[in-house]
Parts: sequence; C-alpha cells; structure tokens
Amino acid sequence: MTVAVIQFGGSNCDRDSVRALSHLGIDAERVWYEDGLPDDATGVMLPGGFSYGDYLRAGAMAGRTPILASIREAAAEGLPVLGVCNGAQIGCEAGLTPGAFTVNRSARFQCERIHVRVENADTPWTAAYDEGAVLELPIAHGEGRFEADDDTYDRLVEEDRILLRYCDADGDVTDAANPNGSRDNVAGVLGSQETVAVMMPHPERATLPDLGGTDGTGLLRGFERTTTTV
Ligand SMILES: NC(=O)CC[C@H](N)C(=O)O
Repeated sequence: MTVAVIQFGGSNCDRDSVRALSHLGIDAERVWYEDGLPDDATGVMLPGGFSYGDYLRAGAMAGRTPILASIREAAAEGLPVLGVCNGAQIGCEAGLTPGAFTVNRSARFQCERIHVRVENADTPWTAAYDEGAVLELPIAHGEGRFEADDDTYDRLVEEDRILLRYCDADGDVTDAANPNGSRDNVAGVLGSQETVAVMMPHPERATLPDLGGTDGTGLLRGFERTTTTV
C-alpha cells in the first residue's frame, strides 16, 4: 500500500504528510505532479501549500493539471483521495468535491488551533471517532472559507456529506467558533464517494504529542480503511 502525496511547485506540506503517514505505518511517497499518478498508488493525498503561489485562486491552476484528471478517474473507480488545505482547494477546483474554498472572512492568513466536530462518523476518514467527537487541529490558510450554492449545499447536507464543522471546545457549532466564515461552519466535505474527502484543518500536523496533539491520526488512518484499490 503506497499513498502518493502529490507535490506541485509551491506545495509545502508534502514532506510532513509523507512523514506523518509513515509514522502511522502507512507507506507513502512524494510524487512530482508532472510524473503522473503511479500505477501502484493505493491512495492519493493532495497536501497543503501554495501551489502556483495561489495565483488566480488557491488551487485553481493545480486543479487543472493532467495528474488531477488521472486522480479524478481513479477516484471514480474507488481510489481514496484526501485533500488537506491547499489540497482541499485543489480538490474543489478539480471537481473532486463540490463547493469552493475562498478568502477568509478576516481577509487575512490565519494560523491557529481550532476545534472541529465530526458530523459523519460513518466514513473511512472518521471511523476512528464517534459522531459528535471534538478534535483539536491546526489551521493555516488565507482562503479557507467554504462556500457552495444553495442546491449544492442542501444536497451535501441531505446526503450526509458534511464531514467536519468548526465548533468550540464543547462541540457547539457557533459563529464565534467559525474561524474563517465558512458556510454553516463547514470544515470538510466528502466527494460523491465517501472515499474522497477534503478538509481545511491539517491532520498531518496533529499526529505527534510533541507537536501539540494526535487528534489528526484517525483521519489519516482513513487510508487503511479504504478497501478498494485501483
Ligand atoms: N497551508 C496551506 O495549505 C495554505 C493554504 C492556502 N494556499 C491558503 O493560504 O489559503
């Protein structure tokens, strides 16, 4: 099992992601985007960073590179894909997941620890937690405000595809606990298959006690829980 962590020019969480996955015993390697999706990939992680310098819109250019077309095809056949932060932006831009991540309500880059509530624990990414579990994770983004048109949003809610919402330490989803102004505090969503997920918080930065917690571990273990490989 090898998770391909895709590196674009401007990615900056690719090494951390490989290290975090390896630390959990999940085989992972960095793949330069121009080299294409390896045949033996058992999963794809789109890591954080500033692909193409966030020019145009964060993730817009990386989302249109040929490797994303291969990832989209493989994802449709069941390959697990996790997009984190810039990877989440890329995932939405590539149409792997609905909606968009746009400029924070503060119009500033925000780097802080936040809480999220697990909204659907019946997915490979959240199976380690109970529904309603509160996780403490870091965020670091300027364009993390989740937006979707009403039809798209209603469909996401109806189909139980909201994965995580920003909340306070007690699990209450309030506007004060919404760091970036995301629609109804959405921090992560599923694609049309539960094997595809994107989220703004960084689970790979929450896998070691010395780095401030391990709440992200279960999310990354989603790669172990997805049985379909392409
Ligand atoms: N940590 C990251 O992935 C940065 C995310 C992104 N490029 C932003 O600032 O919105």
